[in-house]
Amino acid sequence: MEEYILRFEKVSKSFGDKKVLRNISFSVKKGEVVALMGPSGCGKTTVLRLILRLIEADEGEIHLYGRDITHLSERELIDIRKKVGIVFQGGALFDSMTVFENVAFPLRYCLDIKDEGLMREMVSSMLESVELPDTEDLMPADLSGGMRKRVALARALVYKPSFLLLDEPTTGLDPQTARHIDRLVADLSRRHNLSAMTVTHDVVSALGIADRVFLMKEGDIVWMGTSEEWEASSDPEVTSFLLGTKSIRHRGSAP
Ligand SMILES: Nc1ncnc2c1ncn2[C@@H]1O[C@H](COP(=O)(O)OP(=O)(O)OP(=O)(O)O)[C@@H](O)[C@H]1O
Repeated sequence: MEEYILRFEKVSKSFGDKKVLRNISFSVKKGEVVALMGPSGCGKTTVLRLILRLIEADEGEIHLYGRDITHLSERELIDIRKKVGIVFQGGALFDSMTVFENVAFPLRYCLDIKDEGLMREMVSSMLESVELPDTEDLMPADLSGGMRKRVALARALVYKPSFLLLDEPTTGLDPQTARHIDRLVADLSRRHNLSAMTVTHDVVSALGIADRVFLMKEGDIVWMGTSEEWEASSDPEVTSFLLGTKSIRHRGSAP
C-alpha cells in the first residue's frame, strides 16, 4: 500500500462569501516533492495554512502522517506540527538573533534541548549541509538574500522533520541563487527521504525539484502530473498559466 504523508479529501474553505478552495483532493507520498503552482490569489497559501491548521477547513478531511488533523486536540496538533519543517516566505529570520540562535530556536523551544554542546553540534552540522559553515556568529543583516534563505532552510530542517513546507523559497532571488536553493532542497530531500510541498510562482524551480506538479486555478486543482508530463503537456490550463507567467515577466522587465 502506498504511504502518504499528506492527504486532502474534498476540502473546501471560504472567507466570508468568497469560496477560496473548492472541494480539493490530493495526496503527497512519502519521499515525494510536490510543487503547488497557480496564479496569485488561487488559494496556494490557504492550502499551506490548512496543513498546519492555522485556519480550519469548512468541509473535508486533512490527513497528516495518517491522522485526520481536523479533529486533533491542541496538544496532539503541537506534536504533529513538530514533524513539519517550514520555510516561510522571505525566510522570516529573527533579526536580533545570531545565525546560531536562529537555527537553534526550534531545538530550544520545540524539542526542549538543554545540552548546549549537542545543540552547537546539531546547528553546525545543519549549517554545513546548507553550505554555510562557520556562520554561527553572523547576524541576519550580514547575510545576502540567498544566505538568509539557506539559514531558514537549516532552521526548518534542524530537528529532522520528514515533511517540509516551502512558501515561495526562491522569490526575490537572482536566478543563480534560486537554482542553488533548488539544488539544496532537491539534495536534502533525496538524502533524508524528505517529503516536501513547495508553493511557488517559479516554474523553473518547480520543475527542478518536484516529482509532481499541482496547478491551481480559482480554488480548484486543474492539473496534476509529473514534471516530465508538465514539460510535454499541451493542456490548455498549463499553457494558459505559462502564458500568464510570461506576460507578467514581460510587464515587469525593462522596456
Ligand atoms: N484571512 C483571510 N480573509 C479573507 N480573505 C482571505 C484570507 N486569506 C486569504 N484570503 C483570500 O483568499 C484568496 C486566496 O488567497 P491565498 O493567499 O491562498 O492565495 P495564493 O494563491 O497563495 O496567492 P499569492 O500567490 O498571491 O500568495 C485571495 O483572494 C485572498 O484575498
